Amino acid sequence: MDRYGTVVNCKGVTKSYGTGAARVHALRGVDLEIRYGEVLMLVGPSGSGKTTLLSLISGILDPDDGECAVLDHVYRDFSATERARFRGRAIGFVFQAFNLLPSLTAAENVAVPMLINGISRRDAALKARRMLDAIGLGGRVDALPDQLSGGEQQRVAVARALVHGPKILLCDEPTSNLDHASGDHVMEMLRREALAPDRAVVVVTHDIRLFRFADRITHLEDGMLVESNPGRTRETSP
Ligand SMILES: Nc1ncnc2c1ncn2[C@@H]1O[C@H](COP(=O)(O)OP(=O)(O)OP(=O)(O)O)[C@@H](O)[C@H]1O
Repeated sequence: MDRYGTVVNCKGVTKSYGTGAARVHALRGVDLEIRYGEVLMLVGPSGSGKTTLLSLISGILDPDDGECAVLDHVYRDFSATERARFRGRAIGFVFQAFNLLPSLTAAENVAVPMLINGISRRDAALKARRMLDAIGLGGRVDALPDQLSGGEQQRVAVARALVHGPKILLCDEPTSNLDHASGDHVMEMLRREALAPDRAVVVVTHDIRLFRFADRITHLEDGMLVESNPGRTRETSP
């Protein structure tokens, strides 16, 4: 892997839903390369195909045509079990609704992906606490999600997405349930904790205020990539 090598390479990807008159062409031939060490923002109006593209990259959906190579693997070469295992190891997800388990503490929530990946309970608990410490929530490890602010919950969700060392972090509107300051805090944390030379971060957003956290901004419109701009430069980091 070289620092600016390709982590995801989608070529000629199309995807539609439904049939006949009800058919919706969600993606109409998308080429997209995502490189190691970058925060790529995927923006576009509602219904432009952003979530569909994330679902193809994570192998939750299959394209009708074209393919996405992820870490040099193509999902159609995998069985369903291999696909789920690969996704579990290689990809971390952050959603707008946080998706924390309400009856588990912050540390227990962060430990979940490690337990799924076969790490012992003791090691998972230790690592989860370390991760929460690193993101400034060391004092809140035993709090339940409803005892945390929205921004804190999303930081726990980011910690959970990162703790098993995925190469790709996919974030779908990670700040849309947060006020401006908490959203900035989460984005700062994503840049600081998530971005590494051997990892890429993809953020779907509608929020132009987040553009300054991007290395590259790609615009989707009506299922097609219409534009790709450089985002911030590394020298002018927020
Ligand atoms: N399961 C589905 N069945 C039918 N149509 C779907 C399905 N999922 C998405 N679509 C349609 O595909 C198109 C692209 O949807 P997608 O969710 O990828 O867009 P999006 O850019 O993520 O939108 P938003 O910003 O509102 O989340 C839309 O027209 C949507 O209505």
